[in-house]
Amino acid sequence: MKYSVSVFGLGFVGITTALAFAEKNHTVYGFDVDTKRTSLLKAGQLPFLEQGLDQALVRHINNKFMITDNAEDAVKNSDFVFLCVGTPSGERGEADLSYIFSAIEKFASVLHDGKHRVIVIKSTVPPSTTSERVIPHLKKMGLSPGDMFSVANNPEFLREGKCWDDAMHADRIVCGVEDRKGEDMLRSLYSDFDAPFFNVSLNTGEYIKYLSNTLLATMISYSNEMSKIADVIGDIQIKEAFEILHMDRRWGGSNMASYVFPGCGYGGYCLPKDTQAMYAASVSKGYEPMILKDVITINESMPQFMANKVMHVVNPSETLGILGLSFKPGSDDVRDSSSAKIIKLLLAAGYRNFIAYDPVANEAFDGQYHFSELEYCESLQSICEKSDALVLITAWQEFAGIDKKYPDKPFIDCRYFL
Ligand SMILES: NC(=O)c1ccc[n+]([C@@H]2O[C@H](COP(=O)([O-])OP(=O)(O)OC[C@H]3O[C@@H](n4cnc5c(N)ncnc54)[C@H](O)[C@@H]3O)[C@@H](O)[C@H]2O)c1
Ligand SMILES: O=c1ccn([C@@H]2O[C@H](COP(=O)(O)OP(=O)(O)O[C@H]3O[C@H](CO)[C@@H](O)[C@H](O)[C@H]3O)[C@@H](O)[C@H]2O)c(=O)[nH]1
Repeated sequence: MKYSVSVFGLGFVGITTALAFAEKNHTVYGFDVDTKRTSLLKAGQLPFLEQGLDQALVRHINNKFMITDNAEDAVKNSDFVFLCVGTPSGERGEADLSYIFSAIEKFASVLHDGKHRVIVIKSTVPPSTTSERVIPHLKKMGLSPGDMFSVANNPEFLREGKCWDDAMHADRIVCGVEDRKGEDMLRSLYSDFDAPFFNVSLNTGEYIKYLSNTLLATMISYSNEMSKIADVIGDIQIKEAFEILHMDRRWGGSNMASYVFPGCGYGGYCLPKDTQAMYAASVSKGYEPMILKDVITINESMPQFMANKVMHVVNPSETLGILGLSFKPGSDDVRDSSSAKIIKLLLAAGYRNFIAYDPVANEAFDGQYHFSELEYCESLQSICEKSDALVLITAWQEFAGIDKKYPDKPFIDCRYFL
């Protein structure tokens, strides 16, 4: 069965979702409030670096994937409405749902027309959001799920840098949906994907997403805490110790082992905000999660821990070379990047001479952070030659072994990579 699908919010998740359904021959309408972004997409250009997704866009734009400025028309024609808008951190770390509600406003009037649709929340939202926030919100607007429409959640597990591959070869499809019609339609929509489909309660669907991200964050903070312990004891080869830990055959060669490795803290758009949101959601229900509180505290302490290491080796008058600006290798996303946090701390400590190099993210970093003290280099060689000391913050493969080429320069390796 081929369907029509509307996708609201055309970021990493929305574009990937839209193109994955287009690839399976469904008709997809994409809507975003950011007109600069929609113009780029209409011209077949991705607003960020994402291997595989760029070619999928060229294959499907203005064919199976249409960008529209008219949200209501898109939904009128659709069997499914996927909400893929951002859910950033609110003031107390809670998930800010305002983009979800404003997206709903844009098409709610269409839901009375007698056609049964499934409204699917793909954005990451804390457990009980669909049941206690979204459905009551719709009911207040005079819209009760049932004959008119179904409401479901369908968390996304893709990683940036691997969006296309993760979506096309998903490990599992999770749908929180509690009515038969909605479940049947979602099963049918996903039947072309070679992945097991799990139908769970609304709260369970949302919970599974946070199980995943809070565990990843916990593994990283555990490793960072162990690296701090190693540091105070002294004479411990931290990188080798973790590599030998990974040789335990109980890991089964799993890629998960890479999260049990120290660095300068987790960043990006998901792990920090999702760990905070799960903590806040639990506190709001009356239980303060002890482990998550420490996971967050350790993560927030890591930039200072690394800045202290820099201050130990480099004088404020010297020129510091920052290697890596994106939040992880393979991506030009600079949201919650460790480099920005470490530069801010060093600026506060009186350091003024910074130069930086990232293979793909110089421009994005400058656009987001506007550090007037920071100059950008166009090559690894030029930053190494111009700096008195280098601070490696993003473990790009290009940086492997660079310390051997410049044996006289101090390298502060915040990722235990060299
Ligand atoms: N980035 C990831 O790796 C990833 C992976 C899994 C899940 N998620 C979750 O998916 C959601 C989206 O994340 P993202 O990284 O794609 O975000 P993003 O910031 O890249 O994109 C969100 C898009 O939504 C648009 N938008 C905001 N309000 C809108 C509205 N009312 N109508 C239509 N569009 C609107 C924005 O303009 C933006 O283009 C978040 O909840 C995130 O936690 C992200
Ligand atoms: O082996 C690794 C991989 C990542 N990281 C760090 O962990 C953070 C997150 O990295 P990663 O998980 O690769 O990136 P995201 O694209 O943010 O993906 C995470 O967040 C997404 C949004 O919720 C989820 O869908 C993904 O499953 C989850 O991995 C970054 O700071 C990385 O530096 C490590 O320390 N070791």
